[in-house]
Amino acid sequence: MSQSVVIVGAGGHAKVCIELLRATGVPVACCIGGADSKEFCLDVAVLKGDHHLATLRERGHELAFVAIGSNALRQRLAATVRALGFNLVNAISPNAVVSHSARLGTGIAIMAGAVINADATIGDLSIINTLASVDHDGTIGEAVHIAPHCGLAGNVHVATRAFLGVGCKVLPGVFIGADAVAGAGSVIISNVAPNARIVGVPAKNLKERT
Ligand SMILES: CC(=O)SCCNC(=O)CCNC(=O)[C@H](O)C(C)(C)COP(=O)(O)OP(=O)(O)OC[C@H]1O[C@@H](n2cnc3c(N)ncnc32)[C@H](O)[C@@H]1OP(=O)(O)O
Repeated sequence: MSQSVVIVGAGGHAKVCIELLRATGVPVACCIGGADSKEFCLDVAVLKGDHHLATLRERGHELAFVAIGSNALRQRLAATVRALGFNLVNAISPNAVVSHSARLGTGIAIMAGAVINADATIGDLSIINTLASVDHDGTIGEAVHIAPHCGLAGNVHVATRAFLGVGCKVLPGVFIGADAVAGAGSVIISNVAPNARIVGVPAKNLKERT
């Protein structure tokens, strides 16, 4: 069995995740990309097409990481990878600060400078990007993306596949519904409905702005 990690994805997010894994001493085997991917992602060879996953599994690879920015696609590909019998690893920067009381799922990425504070929960397949913070008692659902420089106050709850764009700020106790999208720089002061698309300070629905 090989203990090197198969990276599903071959774009910019994959580059960051490869460097995170290597920073913690975890070797990377190869990337799985699409037909239009480059031959290499950083210095890692890219195999084009998801069909390579089954072959790699047969050859003894058992660890994988899904490094895809799209929340829905990341969740779908993770299901495929798990069904093939891979185990998903975490990619957590040694320069992130993660409370000992935080609960972490699998297949998550926590980038450099991120802070996960006391009693927070990070769901499977979520991304806590560069310099983002999730404060005490926060819950981040499955396949969420908290983009760089987001600041979540205490007791903020973010449901499945929601996306907070770069630099969002969220007031204490706010609930953000599943598949919601918050534009870059949004200041979120009240609960957000599932599937909502919000922007601005304070954040409002894209369609309801005056
Ligand atoms: C490491 C990484 O890179 S992680 C990735 C981080 N990525 C991001 O943070 C991207 C965040 N994405 C955004 O902010 C996007 O603009 C979205 C999702 C809010 C909207 O995208 P789209 O649906 O394509 O909307 P579009 O660009 O057509 O803009 C629609 C309207 O919203 C406005 N708008 C778009 N984004 C914002 C924003 N962040 N704040 C305020 N207004 C905005 C536009 O000016 C436009 O206004 P108009 O109707 O008056 O002309």
